[in-house]
Amino acid sequence: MSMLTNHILTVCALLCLFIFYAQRKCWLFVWQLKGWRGVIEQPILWLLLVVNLEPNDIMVAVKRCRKYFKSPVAVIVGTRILLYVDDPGTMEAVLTAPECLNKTFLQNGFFANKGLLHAKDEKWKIRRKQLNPTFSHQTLLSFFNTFNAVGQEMQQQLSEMLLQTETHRISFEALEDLISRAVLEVSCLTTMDTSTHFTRSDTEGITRTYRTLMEISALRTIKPWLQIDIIFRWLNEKIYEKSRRCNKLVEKFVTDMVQRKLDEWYAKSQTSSTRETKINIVKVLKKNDSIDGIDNAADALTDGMNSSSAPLVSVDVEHKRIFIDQLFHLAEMGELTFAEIINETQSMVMVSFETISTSIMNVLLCLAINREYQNELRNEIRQVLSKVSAQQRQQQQQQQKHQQRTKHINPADVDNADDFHLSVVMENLQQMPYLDMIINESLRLLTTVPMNIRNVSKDIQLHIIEQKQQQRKPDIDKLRDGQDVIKGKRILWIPKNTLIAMDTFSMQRDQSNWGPYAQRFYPKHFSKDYQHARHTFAYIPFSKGLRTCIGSRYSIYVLKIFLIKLISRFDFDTSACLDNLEFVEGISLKLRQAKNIEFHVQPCMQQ
Ligand code: HEM
Repeated sequence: MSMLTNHILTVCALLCLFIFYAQRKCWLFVWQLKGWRGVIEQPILWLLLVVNLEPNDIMVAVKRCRKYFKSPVAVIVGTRILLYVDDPGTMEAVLTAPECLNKTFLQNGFFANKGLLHAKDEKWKIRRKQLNPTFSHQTLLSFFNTFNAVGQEMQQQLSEMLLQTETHRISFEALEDLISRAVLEVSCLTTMDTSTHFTRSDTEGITRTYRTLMEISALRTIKPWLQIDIIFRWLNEKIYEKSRRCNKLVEKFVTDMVQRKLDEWYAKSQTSSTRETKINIVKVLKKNDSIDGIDNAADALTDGMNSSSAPLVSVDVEHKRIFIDQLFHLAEMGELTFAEIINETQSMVMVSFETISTSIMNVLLCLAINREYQNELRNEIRQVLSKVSAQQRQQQQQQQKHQQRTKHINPADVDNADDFHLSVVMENLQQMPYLDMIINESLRLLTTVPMNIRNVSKDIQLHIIEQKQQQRKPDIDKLRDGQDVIKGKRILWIPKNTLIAMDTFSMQRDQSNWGPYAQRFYPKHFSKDYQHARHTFAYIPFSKGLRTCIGSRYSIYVLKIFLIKLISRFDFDTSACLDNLEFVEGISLKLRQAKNIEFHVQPCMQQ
């Protein structure tokens, strides 16, 4: 052998040693997880990943590998582990571990990535505590009138759409557009106290822009190299430019909204005793700001301060605050800058409207495919609403007349109010158990957020309590008794920087958790008997544990009220079939064939 060959071999050997040393914790983990099988699995997994990677992303590729390997699957990628989890026991351990709270670098691809949703460590803890009260029970109850009023407007808009089509056929995309606009209107009204009238029209295309940004965000999440601007532009200039345009539009939309609220907030305050506070908020808003319009906002306040007649900001600590007021309050306390207010708002408006509208569309699709369940639901809604007492009706009509004077209600609706124009109140929702079952089953089968990914912030030991079914396909009657569920314990040591991908979509469709009808739309899965039998983490559409969705109850109320408005008035039918649906697993679940799906919508009057 020549000297050169010797040198090359030595360098290669050293390189291998170095890589092996850097990966030592990963190999230990793999050994601990599955013994020698885990080690042998690695080259096979790498091969399968390479085969499946094009045109898929790494998550889809790992998911495909899962078909051949027992869960959880761990694959060494560089010096990190990617741990794929789709069993409730491991999910519970991960979601309740304080070391698994942070999002990963992949989620930096999300366009609104500076709010609570992406906050890390201490910052997340503080922000979550600060924002929790804005989703309190009392605050949510105060939103019911808005949910009803916008739901009513949506119903009206759908009637008008039907009048324009002789065949009563509405494309999935047209219905999704209407529902998205209504949900965005609700979101702006409730979190920002800002009227947009998007349900009627969205001339600037804000809703569409948000949806486009979600698609681009999904792309940048699954292809993280696109998060580097220069590479993104080089690889796909058209999408890059589109994303810049869209970003600019929604940034302006949110900044204008915040600025208007800030002006109003400032104008509302009358007392000079709060002058100190005002000085604080101006100071805070002037600090660290990097977004267009920020200086204007702060300047507006400073200008006001210079005039002796200018109103001053007031602090009403006792009053329950909606989201935007809470942000202003925090800014006043010196805990938020204007840029942070914009970031939090952008993130909240985005997540709230996109997830809810996707969920409503999924429920409608399930009901249109399974009309027998739709009829049963309509009967329940009708029964409950027809029982609403005359007194309640009178009260509600008075309330609606008041609202009509303010903003949302069409006067004709108030005078002709029948049972289905009545505002749905909390008490009505509590009398609709079948509606609960339908929504839960849709969120199980077509879960809105199909995958959660977390980063492990330090080496940890997870104590996994498994609930295993003794047979892979449990008998329904046995499941009802909950007798064939046994508990086991396992300890898993996980190295720092492991990426844990939790596949909620697959777990919620797995026969070992849900029995023989796991892949079917079967609302009885949520009858009381079933609930006892399954693992408590087998159903987590809003995630669970420490970092569970802050807006879960908010979403459920909007979902319920909107569905009541739609199902009580319209019959939905479609030729689409659940078995043939293909999914695009982005940030939220999307249908590959959405363009080809049509709803046949018939108005169905009160009997
Ligand atoms: C059907 C509708 C919704 C679904 C299915 C849903 C689902 C989820 C899931 C799965 C997570 C956890 C993500 C993770 O751990 O990576 C989450 C977090 C979050 N959701 Fe929702 N969500 C919905 C509606 C909403 C609404 C309406 C809001 C706000 C009004 C909201 C605000 C948030 C926020 C801020 C977080 C981050 C919480 C934190 O990190 O502390 N979501 N959501």
